[in-house]
Amino acid sequence: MPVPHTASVPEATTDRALRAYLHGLPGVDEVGARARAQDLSTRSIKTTAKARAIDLAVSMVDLTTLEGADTPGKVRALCAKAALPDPTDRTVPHVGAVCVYPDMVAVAVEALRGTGIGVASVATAFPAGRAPMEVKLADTRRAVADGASEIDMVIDRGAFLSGDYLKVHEEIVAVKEACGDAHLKVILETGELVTLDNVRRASHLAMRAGGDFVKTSTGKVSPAATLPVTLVMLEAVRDHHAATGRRVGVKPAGGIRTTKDALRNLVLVNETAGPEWLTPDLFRIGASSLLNDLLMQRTRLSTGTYPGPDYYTQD
Ligand SMILES: O=C[C@H](O)COP(=O)(O)O
Repeated sequence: MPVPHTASVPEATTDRALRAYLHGLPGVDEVGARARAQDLSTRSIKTTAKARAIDLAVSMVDLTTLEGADTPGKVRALCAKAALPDPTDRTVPHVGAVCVYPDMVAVAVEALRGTGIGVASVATAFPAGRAPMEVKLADTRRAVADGASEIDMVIDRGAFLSGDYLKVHEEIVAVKEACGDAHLKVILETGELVTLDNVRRASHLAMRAGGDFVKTSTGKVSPAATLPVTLVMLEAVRDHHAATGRRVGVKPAGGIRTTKDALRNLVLVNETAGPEWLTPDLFRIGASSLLNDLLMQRTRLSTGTYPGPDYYTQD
């Protein structure tokens, strides 16, 4: 699904200006953030609202396969599931996007033709991001040329943690330019950022450099998308909107496998960034094995019973 909030390429910044900006951000109250996330995770959703929330969650899934063993056949099967998650029930919405490695983009684009579902490609030497800049840019340009409408880049965590914010900023700006019309999600790999202060700083850095989305994780590092991390990122996009008028999306990814996890995320969005973010244009859930649980819970809500374990095709 296209995301209409694409940023223009920002003006160049200096190391000094960036450092002053990022160190001027208020610190995160770690204990308070964890307590708030815990509190919101216990909110229950009424049964009537739950059915709508499950459909919304389905429409926000970036259905993902990022395995060394991926094949064109597996990607085609995933695309079929993305377009028609439950072949016995055509009222189930399609997912937000299909997320694959760059060499699988052409296969996914072909399989999704006519469905209105976009292809997201990880790029920039995902997941570690350890490659020369020209390789990262070539990776991005090739995925876009093959038809990716969304690029999920990784930041250079080594540079970020050693305080070289300008390098991280310049890489994001360059990748944004290489994206052309494709939307850019910036993966912070929060499991490597150590503190919630760093999560807040990296979120603001990514938004300032032109990212259209901030994304928690690659799914290859633990911990991945925890609720406190997503909370801090939602606060960052809310504050960025208040300061600039631009809405940036959020994508928690990695380890989100149950309907309960997905609905907890939606409560967090509603209570933190606000209901304007409750759309696939501004909130996605990156997941390889969440969709079947959403479909099972959806069936249970409407029929009162769970379908058997073999009822749905593998995610
Ligand atoms: O971007 C999405 C993640 O790689 C998916 O992670 P997961 O396999 O834990 O759902």
